[in-house]
Amino acid sequence: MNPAPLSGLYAPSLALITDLYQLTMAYGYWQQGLQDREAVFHLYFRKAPFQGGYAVAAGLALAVDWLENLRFSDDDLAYLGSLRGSKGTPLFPPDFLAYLRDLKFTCDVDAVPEGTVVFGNEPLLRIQGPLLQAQLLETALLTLVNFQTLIATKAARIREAAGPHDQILEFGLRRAQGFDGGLGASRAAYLGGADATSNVLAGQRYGLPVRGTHAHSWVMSFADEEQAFTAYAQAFPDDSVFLVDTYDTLDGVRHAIEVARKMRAQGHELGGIRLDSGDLAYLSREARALLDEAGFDKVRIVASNDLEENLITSLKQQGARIDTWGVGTQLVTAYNQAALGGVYKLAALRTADGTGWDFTIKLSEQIAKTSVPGILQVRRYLDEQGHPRADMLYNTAVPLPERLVLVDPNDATRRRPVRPGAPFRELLEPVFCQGRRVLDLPTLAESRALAQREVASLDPAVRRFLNPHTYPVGLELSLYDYRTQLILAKRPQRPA
Ligand SMILES: Nc1ncnc2c1ncn2[C@@H]1O[C@H](COP(=O)(O)OP(=O)(O)OP(=O)(O)O)[C@@H](O)[C@H]1O
Ligand SMILES: O=P(O)(O)OC[C@H]1O[C@H](OP(=O)(O)OP(=O)(O)O)[C@H](O)[C@@H]1O
Ligand SMILES: O=C(O)c1cccnc1
Ligand SMILES: [Mg+2]
Repeated sequence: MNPAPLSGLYAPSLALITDLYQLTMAYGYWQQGLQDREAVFHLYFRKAPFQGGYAVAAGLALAVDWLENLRFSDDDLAYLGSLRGSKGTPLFPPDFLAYLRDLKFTCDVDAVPEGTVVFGNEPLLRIQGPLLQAQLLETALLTLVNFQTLIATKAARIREAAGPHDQILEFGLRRAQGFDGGLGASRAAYLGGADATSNVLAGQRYGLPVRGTHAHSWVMSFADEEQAFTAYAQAFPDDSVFLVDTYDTLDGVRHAIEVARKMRAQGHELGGIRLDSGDLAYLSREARALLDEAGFDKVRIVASNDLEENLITSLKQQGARIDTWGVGTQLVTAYNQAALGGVYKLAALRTADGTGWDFTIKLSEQIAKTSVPGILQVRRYLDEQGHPRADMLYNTAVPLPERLVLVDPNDATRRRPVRPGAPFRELLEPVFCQGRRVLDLPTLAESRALAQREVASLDPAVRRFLNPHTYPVGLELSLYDYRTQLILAKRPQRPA
């Protein structure tokens, strides 16, 4: 048995986690002798999720793990060999399956580190290598990066609402899109800013802190609340959080205080109480007053019940005294945006003689959906404090002009010259070089810390939830001009 892959629950081989068309194209390329033509693809999304101003890049470590374990097992090949076309003939001939069996991953992969703040049209991943291989990766890379980035971004927004000092507990497994959805969501939620998860498998697999309280059924299993709390405190004398709203919330708080007094007499402190219904602003204020009056000002107040970033913001504005937010459904399902629309587009192909590049473009009726040709890098310009000011996409395969100008790809009249000598950093870093890993990945906790620094470095206007300011992402002028020429060359010029 292979070690359990980071990226999936079920299969010992995950080579078939793909859309059929990746394999039919692979066969076609192989048949045409195009399998080794060098190609460059970019993985990017066009619009930040949740009508927000940014996204937190996530999923790279899962993608690396998937890539490192990528091979077609005998079972995979037998299954592919069993597939038939409409005339009943095999879809894939044995010599192609033999080619897949011996296929070695030899691509270059450059990627934006997990936790980095990213914007529309910026490549999160750049894959350069043999056409057949680079194409084959599309679906799995999108599956991993889209969902991880979506949930990490949702968690970052919840962190924004909760503020830097409150705790955020992710409680969503029961509402997740299946086991793997729950597992991945717990990982991404932590990366984006949650402090812990109730999901025990995610704790084991990703080393996340696991936390929790107890359910209403615990209280209902005893004659009364005091007995229930006393029994829980016996089991966990230093790790108890009592759910106080089974019958009457404020009576529940009084019962919790009674038990907390007895615990204190025995040298133990109650950790917290949890509110799971009713007016959370009012009840948390009342509960805080009762607890403080009784000398329990360190007892935390956890709230849960369909929480999300706007509700948390509102509760704070109402003076709620909640310091720990249990967030489930809305976080792990990215409730108000079902998916991030990340795409994977071909941007360069080696010329047939192998010496130069053909830069490629996908046209669209909407200019915003037209792809960007080239072998792209993202350069992030910083102000004196090191805060991001503007990002520039440029083609690394052609020399950069002396004077740099950023052009808004959706409105060419919006341009910004780059101040000479302006500090910058480049977002894509080498992860694989010809199939060999060249980067040690940070730990998840390090990526989480990066995400917090990254979001904090953004202008609050870009971070706000309602109509956020658009962070400037421009094409370097010569790339913009080249792309315009390519659009004109590819688009049929019909007479009026
Ligand atoms: N002060 C508040 N301001 C705005 N929304 C609140 C406030 N207090 C609670 N809420 C939210 O209002 C919604 C109330 O939902 P609902 O009516 O289902 O809860 P409930 O009846 O209190 O709880 P339950 O059905 O679990 O007993 C929840 O999403 C909750 O988070
Ligand atoms: O509300 P979420 O953000 O999804 O957080 C998780 C929810 O799961 C639990 O109860 P559950 O919803 O199962 O039962 P309930 O009807 O008593 O709330 C918990 O008490 C929270 O309410
Ligand atoms: O530990 C908790 O309080 C918890 C866990 C999962 C879902 N709701 C609450
Ligand atoms: Mg509920």
